[in-house]
Amino acid sequence: MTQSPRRDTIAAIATAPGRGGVGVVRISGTGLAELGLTLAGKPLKPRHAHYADFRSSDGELIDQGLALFFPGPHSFTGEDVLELQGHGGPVVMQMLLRRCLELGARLAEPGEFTRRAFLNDKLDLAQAESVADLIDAGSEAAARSALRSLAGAFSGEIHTLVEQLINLRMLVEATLDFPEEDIDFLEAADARGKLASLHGQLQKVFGTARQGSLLREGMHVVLIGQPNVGKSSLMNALAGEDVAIVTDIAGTTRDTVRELIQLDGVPMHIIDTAGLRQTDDTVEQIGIARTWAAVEKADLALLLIDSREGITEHDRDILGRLPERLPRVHVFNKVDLTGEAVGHAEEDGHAVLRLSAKAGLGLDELKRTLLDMVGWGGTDAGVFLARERHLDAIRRAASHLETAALVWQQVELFAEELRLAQNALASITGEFSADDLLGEIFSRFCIGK
Ligand SMILES: Nc1nc2c(c(=O)[nH]1)N(C=O)[C@@H](CNc1ccc(C(=O)N[C@@H](CCC(=O)O)C(=O)O)cc1)CN2
Ligand SMILES: Nc1nc2c(ncn2[C@@H]2O[C@H](COP(=O)(O)OP(=O)(O)OP(=O)(O)O)[C@@H](O)[C@H]2O)c(=O)[nH]1
Ligand SMILES: [Mg+2]
Repeated sequence: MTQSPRRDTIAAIATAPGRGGVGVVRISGTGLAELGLTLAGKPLKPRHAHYADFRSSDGELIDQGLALFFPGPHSFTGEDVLELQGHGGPVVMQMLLRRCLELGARLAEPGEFTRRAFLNDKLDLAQAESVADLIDAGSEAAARSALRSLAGAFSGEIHTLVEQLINLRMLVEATLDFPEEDIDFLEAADARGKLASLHGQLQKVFGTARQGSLLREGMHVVLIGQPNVGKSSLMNALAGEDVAIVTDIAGTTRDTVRELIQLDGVPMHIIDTAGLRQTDDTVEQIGIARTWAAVEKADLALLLIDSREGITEHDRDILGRLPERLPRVHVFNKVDLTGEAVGHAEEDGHAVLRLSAKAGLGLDELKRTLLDMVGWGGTDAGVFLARERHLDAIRRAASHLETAALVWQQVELFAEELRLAQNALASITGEFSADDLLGEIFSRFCIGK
């Protein structure tokens, strides 16, 4: 990273909006010892908690609280950081914040503290992203994984790969100077073996990162089928509450209904849809159009079928219209009426389940099948939280390595593919990152983070 420029002083309320026992105003910048002295009325010893009176410019008491001073570079942002821990009411916090602004700070933008930590090399980009993911974690599994990324587990894997890639590049680039011997030299140095090993390791990291991204993003599971087969009943059974209306009238669900559930700590967005049929009803037609729109965005489809009827001509039409890429499960519902056993089977290359949404039979098998199908390994042990952006970068790196393996005899092309693979990996930790990417990432943080 280049020499860090002096940045202006920023301030924000770091604690959640609303009322709380304690609230924190955080300030980052330069020359904060002086600001601390003015605000707290006494010199602040680095990294010590001082009980102090926070006063306004005319000496009026704003709050009595704790002041902490972290001189740069030994702070969260790497700059001087001052923390004012006051009573956690919105009015007190606003008054404290306003006092900081009066003393020369400006209001921080979303994510700006973490952005500065990144710019000052306190965190790399993957770690900075994991700060937001830790705060947003929707389950303990997601929180543990985000913390692993924050502690550097993911970045460490990427660094190891980049280092090996650099070694291979040095080997390949060295041969560029001796064009007559290049291929023999690369053979002797086992460049192809090294490339294959790198590719293998990359695939492994991808697998773990994909698990992590499952925990972050969740999967979109769409329930589809003819009217009355029990889609909304299954939605309610999975959600554990009556989120969708159920009646014995065909065409009950008109709009898509979404619910976020957690299976084993893995978030799943379940989407109930309007039953598919020919209809003259305008509202229902719009609902059916929305069903197909939900199918387009789904990661997995559950096609519900009434066990008493089996797969009908109409179901085959629906199956024929599903996008080829979309994994699907045939769910035969209402087995309580047919007396068939619940359970899971594999038929013609797709999963088949028999269950009863209404009687609550076979739901555990359904949950297990869903987790299997999205590729959940069953535990978050060793998983680090990752984002689609990271998966994309790993995919790009892998594809450059694959091309490299094909063109290795043309050493210049080989070298170029390796360089591109390295750039793709380095974008994960932010060693090559455009400003607009940083803007995109940090703007999604909350203010004060
Ligand atoms: N009050 C408070 N609690 C907080 C934070 C904070 O900023 N303030 N954090 C904000 O996210 C998290 C903790 N993260 C932190 C990371 C680094 C440093 C820090 O002072 N680092 C120095 C010194 C390290 C050391 O003493 O070992 C450094 O890196 O040089 C502080 C907090 C969660 N809890
Ligand atoms: N016996 C039995 N009845 C069920 C079962 N699942 C759903 N039903 C009944 O079937 C009827 C239709 O259920 P819904 O869940 O509304 O069906 P749907 O697929 O959402 O229907 P639309 O919204 O109209 O597309 C209701 O009377 C449910 O109680 C089941 O497993 N067993
Ligand atoms: Mg319904």
